Amino acid sequence: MNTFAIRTQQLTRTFGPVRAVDQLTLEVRQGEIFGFLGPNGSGKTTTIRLLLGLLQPDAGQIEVLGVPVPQRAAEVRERTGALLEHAGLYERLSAADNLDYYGRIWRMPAAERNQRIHELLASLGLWERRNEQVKTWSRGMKQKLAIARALLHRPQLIFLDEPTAGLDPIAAASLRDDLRTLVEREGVTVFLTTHNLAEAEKLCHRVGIIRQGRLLAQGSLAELRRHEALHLEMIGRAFTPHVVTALQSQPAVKRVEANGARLLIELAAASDPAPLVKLVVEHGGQVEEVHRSNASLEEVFLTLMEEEEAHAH
Ligand SMILES: Nc1ncnc2c1ncn2[C@@H]1O[C@H](COP(=O)(O)OP(=O)(O)OP(=O)(O)O)[C@@H](O)[C@H]1O
Repeated sequence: MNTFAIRTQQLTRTFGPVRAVDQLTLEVRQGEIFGFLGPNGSGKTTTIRLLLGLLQPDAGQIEVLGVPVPQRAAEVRERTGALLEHAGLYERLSAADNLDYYGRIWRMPAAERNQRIHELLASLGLWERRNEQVKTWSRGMKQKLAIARALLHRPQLIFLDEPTAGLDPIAAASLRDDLRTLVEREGVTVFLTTHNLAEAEKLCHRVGIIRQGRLLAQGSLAELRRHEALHLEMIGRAFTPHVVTALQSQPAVKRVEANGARLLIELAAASDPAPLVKLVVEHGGQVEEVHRSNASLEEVFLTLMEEEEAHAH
């Protein structure tokens, strides 16, 4: 059995001088919510279009649901759902009629279509409002309906390009909750793009971080964090330059900042804080409290971006 929903190898696509996707090697496992994270213009949408066979690659291999793309892209499009820039909804039709229309396109028999429409709209809290014209709906409701449309024919994999773009924080949170529930229930794999780090942290099992078409890292959030610096904060007194110098001479310490009663220490890797506390005390510092914090994904993201920037120069 193929455990990967998506696999690419050395995938490259250029537009004139721009390398929109640059030797991208990516693995998305079946059943996971994979977040494809990167700033504007980093190649996220181009990647989705390549995966769906809507664009031809210059080089590299793609396999989606075990099927080679672009060779058998039509098959992939049958077995996947997508929410790209346009929601693909008819504003003058009701929500139910929108889904019914797409159900007919997918040649779903009437009974199955009706049952599926009910199931999806009910789980998104939209069933009571199914007969209203979509044009009267809020952006968040429309976006949920667009997700229902993508899931209608029970695809094994869905692509969501910036699903919460333009939603206020409450609508975005509600969409994330519904999406998580639906995905769990249906066992569908989700490939979603976002430049919102907090969103990726809340929603995704694994993420890939892309910048200028290149994959900087991929893995679970815990894995990505493990590679990153840990931070230690000591509260106390007498954090003199003497103390700072002593800490800086330790191989485990990447950076030290003394700020009045706070001493901030960035560690190169996860390590026991006790020897560092001892060192501070030996050099005359008084430590009252010690806090440690894992890097947030935001820090991981920024660090990776900075490293990439440093290599580029
Ligand atoms: N059809 C095209 N013709 C020319 N350049 C393109 C085309 N599509 C994408 N690009 C360029 O490729 C790069 C990647 O664009 P892409 O839309 O994939 O980024 P993105 O990460 O999805 O950005 P955003 O978050 O803003 O949607 C950009 O520099 C973009 O200008």
